[in-house]
Amino acid sequence: MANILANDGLAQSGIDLLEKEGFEVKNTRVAEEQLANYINKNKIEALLVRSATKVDKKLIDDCPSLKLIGRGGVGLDNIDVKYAKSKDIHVFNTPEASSESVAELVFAHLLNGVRFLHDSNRNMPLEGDSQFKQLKKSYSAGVELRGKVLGIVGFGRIGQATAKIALALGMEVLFTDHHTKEATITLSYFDGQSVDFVLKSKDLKEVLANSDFVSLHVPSQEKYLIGKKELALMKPGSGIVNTSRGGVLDEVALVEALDSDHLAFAGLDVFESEPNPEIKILMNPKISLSPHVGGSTIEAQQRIGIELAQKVIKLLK
Ligand SMILES: NC(=O)C1=CN([C@@H]2O[C@H](COP(=O)(O)OP(=O)(O)OC[C@H]3O[C@@H](n4cnc5c(N)ncnc54)[C@H](O)[C@@H]3O)[C@@H](O)[C@H]2O)C=CC1
Ligand SMILES: O=C(O)C(=O)COP(=O)(O)O
Repeated sequence: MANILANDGLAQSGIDLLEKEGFEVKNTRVAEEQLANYINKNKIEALLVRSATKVDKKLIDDCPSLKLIGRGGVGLDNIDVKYAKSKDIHVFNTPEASSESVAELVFAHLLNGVRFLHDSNRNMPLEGDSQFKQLKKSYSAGVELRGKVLGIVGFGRIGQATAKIALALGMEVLFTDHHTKEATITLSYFDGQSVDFVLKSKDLKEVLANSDFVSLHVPSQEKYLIGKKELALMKPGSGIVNTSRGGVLDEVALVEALDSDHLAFAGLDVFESEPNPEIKILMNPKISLSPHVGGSTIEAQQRIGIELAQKVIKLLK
């Protein structure tokens, strides 16, 4: 039976399913320089990755045993998909499994942002009652999300999951998407009732200018989608959250917009230079940070593990 390497980790649910079917799963991290060697030595047929492992032309050329590349997650920007397919290697991802987790993280950042939690967590360990009183003063001008406008850029699976939470919180939702022109978001309640919200796409400029908060949900882009010009269009005092990809949002322009008080806060899960984000980003008191964990909940990773395993089994058996 074929050998499988899960190079960026795989939930036990996926390992169990694969092993039950007789596959040998190596759930270990092999460094980039040794990866081709390892794949060849162990006759690996399926390589399972997340975002950390780069699967480029060279690796594909160096590993003729590879039949499948499975991406546990959504973004395929770390894999040369076109080249892999030209070599008859199947490439697949798990597009739906982490949408809810990413959408919830958006609200973790938004709620941090509007109540300064990221900054009070940094500052409260400093001792003294005068310090406490001073911090209480500084952080006493929070605002509510309810009644505010959330602008969503990219209205696919995660954008729509984010819209659903926003609507449930009593926010208004605007969106822009270059394919989806209209979408119905259904809120279902425990008593079986449901409410449909029909939303229509608007221009990016209109969304930026009319939103209290903006959340980004597009795939990796060739160039910044949100740069200096776009940030300038945003409402003074608004906030932005990026859980999509570093490089969608210009970090230099972002820091300028925060330092000049044009924007109130940002929440970042993804960074232009991962795994070493810029110090100016890391140390900015107006930025709520998370280390690319949008899809990293127990539930999402279990769903991802099962979906990856099912796809490998279907393709290799
Ligand atoms: N932070 C994290 O851990 C995670 C991040 N992601 C990121 O989120 C991205 C989105 O995921 P999904 O919503 O599942 O993808 P999706 O494909 O369902 O939705 C993306 C939407 O963006 C739209 N779009 C693309 N380029 C655009 C542009 N320039 N302007 C306007 N709209 C544009 C597309 O038409 C599509 O509707 C992924 O590609 C990935 O980069 C995904 C999962 C976890
Ligand atoms: O699924 C995605 O696109 C993600 O960005 C998640 O990345 P990760 O699997 O957590 O390295």
